[in-house]
Amino acid sequence: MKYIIGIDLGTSAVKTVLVNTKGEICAEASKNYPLLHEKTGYSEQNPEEWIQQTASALNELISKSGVRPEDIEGISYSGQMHGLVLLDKNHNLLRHAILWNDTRTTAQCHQLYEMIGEKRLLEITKNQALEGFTLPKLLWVKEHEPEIFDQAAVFMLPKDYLRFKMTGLIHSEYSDAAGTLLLNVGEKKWSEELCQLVGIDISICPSLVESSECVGTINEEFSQKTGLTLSTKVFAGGADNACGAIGAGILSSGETLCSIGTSGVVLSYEERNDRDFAGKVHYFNHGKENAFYTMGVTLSAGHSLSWFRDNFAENESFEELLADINNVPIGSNGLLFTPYLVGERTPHADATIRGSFIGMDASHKKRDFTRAVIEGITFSLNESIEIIRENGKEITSIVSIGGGAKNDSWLQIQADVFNTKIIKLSTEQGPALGAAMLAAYGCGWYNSLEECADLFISTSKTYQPKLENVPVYKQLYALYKEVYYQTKDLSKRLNQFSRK
Ligand SMILES: Nc1ncnc2c1ncn2[C@@H]1O[C@H](COP(=O)(O)OP(=O)(O)O)[C@@H](O)[C@H]1O
Ligand SMILES: O=C(CO)[C@@H](O)[C@H](O)COP(=O)(O)O
Repeated sequence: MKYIIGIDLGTSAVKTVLVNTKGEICAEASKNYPLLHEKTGYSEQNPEEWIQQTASALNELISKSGVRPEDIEGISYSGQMHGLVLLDKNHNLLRHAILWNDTRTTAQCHQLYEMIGEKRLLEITKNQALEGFTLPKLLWVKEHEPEIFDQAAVFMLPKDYLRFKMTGLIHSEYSDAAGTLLLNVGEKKWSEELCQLVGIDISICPSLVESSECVGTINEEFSQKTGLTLSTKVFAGGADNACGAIGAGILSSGETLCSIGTSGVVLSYEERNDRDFAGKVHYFNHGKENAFYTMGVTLSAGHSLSWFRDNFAENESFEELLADINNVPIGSNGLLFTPYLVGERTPHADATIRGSFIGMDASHKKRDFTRAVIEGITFSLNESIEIIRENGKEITSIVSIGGGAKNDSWLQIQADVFNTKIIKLSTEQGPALGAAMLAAYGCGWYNSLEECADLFISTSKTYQPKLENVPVYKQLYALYKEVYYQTKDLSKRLNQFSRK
């Protein structure tokens, strides 16, 4: 039997899966690493920790599975998007990576609009200038750490750096490059015009390949660290959301994904490169060749729940915390939560907005707050669904993945709030499985990603919207949407008191 490995380099952990030719997951191993928040709004990671923890996860994966390393034919990647990794001319790290959820770059986003013009930026990149994207981070380093910027020979995205350390070769691929704000998304090439306008030498952009392309094999150093053989083929891989979509079978028009990890994402397959969403949702290249997707992002989706648990129910598992939410009525007894813990992206590109509980009264218990957090996250994701629907997409079912898809009650809330059928898959390993599928397809095991998806992906359960719940959530959703406008100015004024 032959095997492939999918690696998902996530925000909180690296997850690895070993899959056989029948699409069965034979082993899984995961290792955590910390987020570094040196100041309010800062979010960084030490890329060396990604490498060490990936090597350790792969060691565990191989020994746990008992498979012979020479039977592992291919390996591919899914990675947290947008993070900036900078290397000098000797390919040494110049600083910690600045991550997707770092919001220090508001000024650089404004500068980008001044330098390029909003319309032109949108025409080339199909996206708005948002704090999370890579280009504003590059400009921040240029302005605040010029001695580091001057030494930068190449910039990389997180999983591309991991792949570089495993092969010794430097590449990027379209699905992750799309999230840098330097790619001409429609034409699939780095934009010379943008580089010129913002004063960045295009030579720091790595060469581009397709997600399923074989870029090399495992190098000596990584082979020694992990036991992988030098003949294991390495495929480029994709952005975590592109891989999440592949791993959930979002491979044709009309298919939509809801992923609740640290962030929350609503993603809809798009076959064309010329639709105009006016930047209201992200418009990126898919990991499937010449395909695209639109996507709305809630920055703190699962993060809101883990923040709540860590601070107010420290010793409880998510299962324990959520055990009671069905004993609380819809609307959490008059409590509303907005998940703006680190600002927001969709539909409000606003780094200074902050979260709130509205409607607290003396009768509220912890379970009311827990349900309010779950409802608030789901309302936020519904704002992305609303934009996609308003732009003419019919959504009749949504595949739900990520940590948030582990809970039955939450899946039913998703069905009721989104007012559509929710599909839960047999495996929650969305992005890692998508990465494995890129390797399987790249190895030539299947003729297409679709053929691979037919074998690898199956539904475990579906949830239909409950007709009596839908109008109640509609009423609450209308109230939820108002909270942003009512707290926007307050959040700005409160900001001076926040931890600096
Ligand atoms: N059993 C559970 N029930 C509900 N939500 C869960 C459960 N387990 C994890 N989660 C949510 O999923 C999030 C982690 O999702 P995951 O997809 O593993 O994250 P990431 O890939 O961003 O590191 C947690 O922050 C939590 O909010
Ligand atoms: O910024 C985005 C997408 O634009 C995030 O989705 C990151 O790609 C990280 O995802 P998770 O670690 O939350 O899965």
